[in-house]
Amino acid sequence: MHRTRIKICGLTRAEDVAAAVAAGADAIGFVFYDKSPRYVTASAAAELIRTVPPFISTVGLFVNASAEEVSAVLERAPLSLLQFHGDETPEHCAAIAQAVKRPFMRAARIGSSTTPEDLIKWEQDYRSASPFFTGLLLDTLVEQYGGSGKVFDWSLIPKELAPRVVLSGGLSVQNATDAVQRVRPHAVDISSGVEQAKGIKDAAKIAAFISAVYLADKT
Ligand SMILES: O=C(O)c1ccccc1N[C@@H]1O[C@H](COP(=O)(O)O)[C@@H](O)[C@H]1O
Repeated sequence: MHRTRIKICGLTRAEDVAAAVAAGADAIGFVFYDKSPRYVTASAAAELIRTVPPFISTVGLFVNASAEEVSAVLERAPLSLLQFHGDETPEHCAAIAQAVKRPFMRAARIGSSTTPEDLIKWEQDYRSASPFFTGLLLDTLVEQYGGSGKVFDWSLIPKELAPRVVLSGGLSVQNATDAVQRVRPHAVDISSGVEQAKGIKDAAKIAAFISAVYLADKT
């Protein structure tokens, strides 16, 4: 049976990392974009990562960072996967991934003029640019790049792409079942939907979200 993988993103506190791990998260994410309310320094992320047991991915989210900036973060924080969430071209992502030897996901930010064909083309463009590309993360197009809590139109996701994508953008305890049952993505990614305030997670919401995803997988 397919199990939808789950990433909890935007962690800033040790107790939130512990809550995500205890609830069964497959991946946890750290935001290295200094305009985000969820921004963490490389040193702070390194401290948090020290508490993470084996087999849980540690993901670093970057927005229009240079290879030097990503490399500087990696010197301190042992991230297993990169998430490029800005306007990075396939060539830019490929160059950074090659320089730091890390796999990456690219956020495809979906707006009112995005078509299913665009998503297929973006996936092909990033895949053909780099052997380090692992897949698209789908999010809602917003001015602040992400972490908006806003949902996009899931019907834009092509059926053939769904089993390879990470679905994000406005997921919550309330819509988790619907999202998994309608899209059947490889994984889901949530930030604001499991918060009590920006950057401060809610352990009960994390547990409820993960339970809802597990249940949706069985139906
Ligand atoms: O969390 C942020 O502040 C952020 C800033 C810039 C780019 C992306 C950001 N967050 C990511 O956006 C998606 C969706 O988040 P949400 O669940 O809608 O709040 C997720 O990957 C966040 O980590």
